[in-house]
Amino acid sequence: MTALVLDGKRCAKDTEIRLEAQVTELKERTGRTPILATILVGADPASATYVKMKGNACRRVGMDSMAIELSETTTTEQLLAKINELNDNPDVHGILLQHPVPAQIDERVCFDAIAAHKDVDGVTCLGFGRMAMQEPAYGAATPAGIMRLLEANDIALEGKHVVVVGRSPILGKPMAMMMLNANATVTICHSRTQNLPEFVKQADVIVGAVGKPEFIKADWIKDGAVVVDAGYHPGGVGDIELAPLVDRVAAYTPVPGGVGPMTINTLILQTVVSGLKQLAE
Ligand SMILES: NC(=O)C1=CN([C@@H]2O[C@H](COP(=O)(O)OP(=O)(O)OC[C@H]3O[C@@H](n4cnc5c(N)ncnc54)[C@H](OP(=O)(O)O)[C@@H]3O)[C@@H](O)[C@H]2O)C=CC1
Ligand SMILES: Nc1nc(=O)c2c([nH]1)NC[C@@H]1CN(c3ccc(C(=O)N[C@@H](CCC(=O)O)C(=O)O)cc3)C=[N+]21
Repeated sequence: MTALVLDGKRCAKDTEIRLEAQVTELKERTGRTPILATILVGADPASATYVKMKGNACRRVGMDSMAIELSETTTTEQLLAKINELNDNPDVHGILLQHPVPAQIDERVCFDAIAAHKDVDGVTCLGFGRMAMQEPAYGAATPAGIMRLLEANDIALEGKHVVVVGRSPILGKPMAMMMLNANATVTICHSRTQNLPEFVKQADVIVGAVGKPEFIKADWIKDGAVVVDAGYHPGGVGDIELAPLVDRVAAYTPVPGGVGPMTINTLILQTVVSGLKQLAE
């Protein structure tokens, strides 16, 4: 069996062409362009790279970004003050607070300070709850990007058994809720799950969001499954042992070039939508 490659890089590129046209039209009509504010706290090099990639993606579609860098010793109060300033700034249409923040900061409180209409990365409790209830909301960027990639490739989810390994606030948990809303039967596994391989063996669609390189073994995954690997580690490996799977699964996301580009693309897409809404008012 030749597996379908779920090419996130390609899907993101195609979407960017459409977004660029929308941004150009908006600029011509209003003389203004959507702006994404990115906040990086501390100097973790990997986080800095991701934030830079997000700014670059803004530029590729003709949008602006505002890069805010705060020191490693920033307090919750200082970060909240910055977020509130961005909430009140009418030139800013989306806010991204890069996770993780240094340990002294209450990340949840800071995420939840982001105004709902600027929460284009889908990190607030309000956004999560609205998404879960199928009310209008910006989805968490990584799981929403995965849903878009599956949709673009006509992967059916209704009635399928989706096993999500991981339950983090911006990845595993919203992923499970989006799959449920797509009428899948959902199992969520985590660090306390007993007999993880037994659950993974039942998956029609397996989503790896564990944060450990090649933690999910190829021989746990059944023939013909759809494999979605959200993990990303140095050396270009994900959370799933992928190499032995490529000729016996139905479809898989490559690492790199699968989920990663869709995360950034979804953030950009949601910023354009937010900009269109706010600038049309
Ligand atoms: N490509 C992209 O755009 C993005 C990629 N990522 C990648 O996705 C991965 C996950 O990220 P994130 O969700 O933020 O990570 P977290 O560390 O926040 O969450 C990891 C999850 O995996 C679970 N877990 C840990 N160990 C085990 C185990 N032994 N068995 C079963 N479950 C386990 C944890 O369970 P518990 O809750 O019980 O602790 C937790 O729910 C990482 O590789 C990260 O780099 C993340 C964001 C975006
Ligand atoms: N608030 C918040 N939102 C996030 O969405 C968020 C975050 N914090 N913190 C960190 C993680 C990580 N993340 C990635 C985004 C893109 C790639 C990506 O595009 N990767 C490329 C490869 C990049 C490379 O070559 O290094 C790929 O998979 O093809 C990876 C990882 C978003 N995250």
